[in-house]
Amino acid sequence: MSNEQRPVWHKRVTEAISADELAEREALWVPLTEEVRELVSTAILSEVDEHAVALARQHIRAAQEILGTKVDTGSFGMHVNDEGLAWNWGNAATGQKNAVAPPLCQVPIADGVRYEADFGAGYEGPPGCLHGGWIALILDHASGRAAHLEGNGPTFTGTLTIRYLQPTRLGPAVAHAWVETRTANKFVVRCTLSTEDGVTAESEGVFVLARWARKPQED
Ligand SMILES: CCCCCCCCCCCCCCCC(=O)SCCNC(=O)CCNC(=O)[C@H](O)C(C)(C)COP(=O)(O)OP(=O)(O)OC[C@H]1O[C@@H](n2cnc3c(N)ncnc32)[C@H](O)[C@@H]1OP(=O)(O)O
Repeated sequence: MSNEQRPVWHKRVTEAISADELAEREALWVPLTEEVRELVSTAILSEVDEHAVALARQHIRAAQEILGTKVDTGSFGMHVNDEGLAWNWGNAATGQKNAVAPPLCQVPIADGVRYEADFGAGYEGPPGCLHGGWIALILDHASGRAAHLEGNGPTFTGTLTIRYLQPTRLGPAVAHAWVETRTANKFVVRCTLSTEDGVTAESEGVFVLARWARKPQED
């Protein structure tokens, strides 16, 4: 795919970095992401006094200043190297550098895609339960990933229909997505979200291999 074919919004950064160096970089940043995510949860649940809040804010501002001494602009985008590795660490569902992303862990399975996560206080919607918007994100991402693996290219959500079957309690949850049918550029993907209560939400989505990413004979 040439840069000319790629839309203007598709930020792509080429880096001269080996797979080993990339793994080292990942090992450097992922703990920070986890700590920031934990900070969000602790801030929600904390009951300390005003002096402790003021002190915590000083430390957070100091951390912000340290990290801010060297920053990229805009979004992270898609980074690639010349060995064919690609990493989108700003992704809102699974980005390694994105503390806003839920703590999804992809587990290899033969039939489609499986993500596991333990949802804490930062993901609450109805009291004690996972917010419906997060449920939509998880179903969307797992389904998109399943389509991506089969289609071998960037698949975009065309339509996503969700049925919320019962409240999803905070805590451990599992998403399972699989491609039901496919044509050259279009995938119909089903996904379920389950907790210890059983399936709490299910979706059916149409995912489309972006026109600009198709091989000419596929268009
Ligand atoms: C670490 C390394 C990283 C590597 C990387 C890994 C990433 C791996 C995980 C990714 C996981 C992402 C999961 C989240 C995915 C989003 O969140 S994507 C963001 C939300 N979606 C969007 O922004 C999409 C916006 N819409 C569009 O860009 C375009 O309308 C679309 C959806 C791409 C379709 O446009 P198009 O390519 O021009 O489609 P077109 O050729 O006209 O139609 C092709 C077929 O699709 C059908 N179709 C078109 N639009 C629709 C629609 N909206 N609904 C249903 N069917 C449709 C057509 O009817 C046609 O069907 P057939 O005639 O073939 O039967």
